[in-house]
Amino acid sequence: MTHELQTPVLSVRGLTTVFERHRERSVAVDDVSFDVPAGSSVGIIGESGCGKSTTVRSVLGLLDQNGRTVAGSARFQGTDLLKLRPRQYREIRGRRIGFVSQNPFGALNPVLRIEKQFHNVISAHRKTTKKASYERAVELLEAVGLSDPERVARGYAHQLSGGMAQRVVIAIALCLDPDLVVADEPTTALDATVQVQILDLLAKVVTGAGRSLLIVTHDLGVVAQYCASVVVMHHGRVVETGPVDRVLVTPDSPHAANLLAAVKSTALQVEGSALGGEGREPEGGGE
Ligand SMILES: Nc1ncnc2c1ncn2[C@@H]1O[C@H](COP(=O)(O)OP(=O)(O)OP(=O)(O)O)[C@@H](O)[C@H]1O
Repeated sequence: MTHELQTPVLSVRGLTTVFERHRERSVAVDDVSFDVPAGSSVGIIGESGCGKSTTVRSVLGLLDQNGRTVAGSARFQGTDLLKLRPRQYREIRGRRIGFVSQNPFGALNPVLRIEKQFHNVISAHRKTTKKASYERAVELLEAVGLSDPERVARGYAHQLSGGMAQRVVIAIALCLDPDLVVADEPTTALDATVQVQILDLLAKVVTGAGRSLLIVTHDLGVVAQYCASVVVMHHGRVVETGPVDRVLVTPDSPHAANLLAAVKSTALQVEGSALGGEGREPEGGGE
């Protein structure tokens, strides 16, 4: 499959974001451009502090008050997200773009039942009833591999393990059937074995279901296994983009080559695990 022939679901051009603190200004994201093709998965990779999270937070309108995007565009299905007012942003985020963050317990409200959190997200975007939201919650909690979805729906976040909580966050991100899911280091806070299950799940319910996935990671193994193409960042800039099976075999940039050299010792199996155009078809996973 040739990515260039597909219309991107997200097209970022010249994105430039600065942080200003105590009158000091630093450029965190500098002239960043990349595409997320429809139905495909793209990884953003680079060392800590290179601007990965700031890139996706800029695109999603989730910067804190110190951050400001000063140039560029982020066209999502034809709409430049960077030109939206906050209310219009909220319309698209949640409904057409799902977001999965690093820390599931930070994303879930500790004092609301899980079913109520589904209801709040769904009712913010469309007419629904508590019963319909509950049924949607149970359906999705089952789809993300939770074995007792009714009990989870009626419970609270503190009753969940980290992996279960991230499954709930993924289910909530999917509840309005978005076309794009953005995941920012979605497994950093989880145990190693649960990390694989969550990544397999994301690949299955996002790219496996025809949606697009943009995933931020510092782990080249994640890119090799779950992404079709990769954006390599260094000091706020994109230093290389391309299909995973090309970048991981013959990187053009010294930064991509360095990342590759660092994981060579872990016997990265590029062949057979790097995705083609559509993404790897993963196994489902229980907890
Ligand atoms: N809220 C903020 N206020 C000020 N500076 C920030 C803020 N968030 C990020 N930065 C700065 O922007 C730069 C990019 O940070 P960012 O978190 O995007 O990097 P990252 O590649 O996602 O790193 P990591 O992998 O460690 O999460 C860094 O220099 C960081 O210190």
